[in-house]
Amino acid sequence: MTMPGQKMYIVTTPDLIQAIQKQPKALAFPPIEAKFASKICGSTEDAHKILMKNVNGDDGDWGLSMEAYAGMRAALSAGPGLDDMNRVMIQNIAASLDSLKPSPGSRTKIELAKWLRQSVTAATTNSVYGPHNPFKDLAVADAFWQFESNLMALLVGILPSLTAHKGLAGRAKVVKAFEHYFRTDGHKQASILMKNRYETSAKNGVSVEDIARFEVGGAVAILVNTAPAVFWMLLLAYSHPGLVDELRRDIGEMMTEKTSNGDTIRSLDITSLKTSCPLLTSTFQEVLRYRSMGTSVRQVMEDTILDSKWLLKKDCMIQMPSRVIHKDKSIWGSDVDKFNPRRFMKDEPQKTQSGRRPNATAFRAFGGGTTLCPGRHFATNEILAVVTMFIMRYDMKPTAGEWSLPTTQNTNVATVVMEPDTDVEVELSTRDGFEEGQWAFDLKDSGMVFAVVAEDRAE
Ligand code: HEM
Repeated sequence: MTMPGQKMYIVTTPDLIQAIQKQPKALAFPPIEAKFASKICGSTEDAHKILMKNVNGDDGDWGLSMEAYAGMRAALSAGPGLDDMNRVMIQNIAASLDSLKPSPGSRTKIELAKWLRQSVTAATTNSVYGPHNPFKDLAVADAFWQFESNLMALLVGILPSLTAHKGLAGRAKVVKAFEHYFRTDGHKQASILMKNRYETSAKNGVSVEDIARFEVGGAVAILVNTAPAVFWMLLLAYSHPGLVDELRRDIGEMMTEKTSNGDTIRSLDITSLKTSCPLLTSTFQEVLRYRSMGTSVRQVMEDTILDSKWLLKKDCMIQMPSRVIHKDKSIWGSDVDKFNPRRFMKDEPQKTQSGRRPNATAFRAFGGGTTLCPGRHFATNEILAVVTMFIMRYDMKPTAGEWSLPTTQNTNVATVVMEPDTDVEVELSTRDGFEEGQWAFDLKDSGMVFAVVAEDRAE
């Protein structure tokens, strides 16, 4: 495809995408990210120059770009850093779900997307930024979402002061809050992810002001996809006939109960849920297949022959839209347009021509190759934590009477999981038989990795 001033290759088959991902130096992502970072974050020319030094790692694994990737990956892989984040997250989620409990005989009314955004933003940012989390100030959290809703206008970059003035004002507020956070050493009590990110930038000579600006981009990566993923998973679970009942049965088998001082404490262990509830994990993957629309991009750094067949010319762009692959009948079968919560279960008969399950590389919600989402394990835990405890504790009905899925036309450019255009007002009541007692999460055997993408099977 030829766009004005730029030739673009659109790649829509998993095999070719695998071939592209195997050549990260010739078909690269970091130079594109660096180009957009200053537009999104508003960082200075000095910071941009630092980021561009050895941006693609051609001269070795040094420099801000390469060290930042390595630092993020290390902090978000199974280990003590991720465990610490998960522990804060599950406590926050359990407390949020407590706050929904209606008084006896009544119901709690919420706007589902709004409530999830607030709860997930608080749980995620407390996990990443620690006790001095700037998002604890709700005005800062609101400013961030104001900025997020204007991202497209900022990226297009035509007179942003007119087209994206609210976004610019929101960003300025968040940057100021981050600057204060770093200057008062808030990051020193934060997650390993945050410490790594700060130290990598400082070591490479980035000023505190620009570290604060870059962190706005970091916040986009950690925040924008999880809440919409939970939103769709809850909406699809409650509206799909019989699904909530089946999930409750499976999750119930994993739930443990004990009595302490006459009070019942019910616990859900995230690791057991991931290993022993195949319908739950299949629903999770299917929600992401059905509701994600991210596009991985690469820049062609030198003329490259792909798959002994295709000549990719230097300086062109490559786009790999996941939505096209997730909606491809030849990959997923004749029911591709349907939400089938059992699709990813091992013994589910497949509607593909061969009758076999699609290759795992066709699941693209977390991207792949060197840019594979490093936060996928944390995101999986967070989404499953909210969804399982929500389902076990509450019945949910739409106040409109019937379930309907909102449209998603205004989904943001930086967002992988579609964002609903309108909210869904729901009424919650406590499930019969679960009115009393307390709820908690466990996190045993946290080193066990649930293979959400093909790369996790190979690890
Ligand atoms: C449902 C939730 C999520 C989805 C679907 C998702 C998906 C993605 C995708 C598709 C990419 C880019 C991959 C590519 O271009 O090939 C990405 C990058 C990234 N994600 Fe996620 N993500 C989610 C949640 C999270 C969470 C919770 C975190 C952190 C706690 C996180 C951290 C990151 C980071 C740090 C990057 C790299 C950004 C960069 O290149 O600078 N993600 N994610």
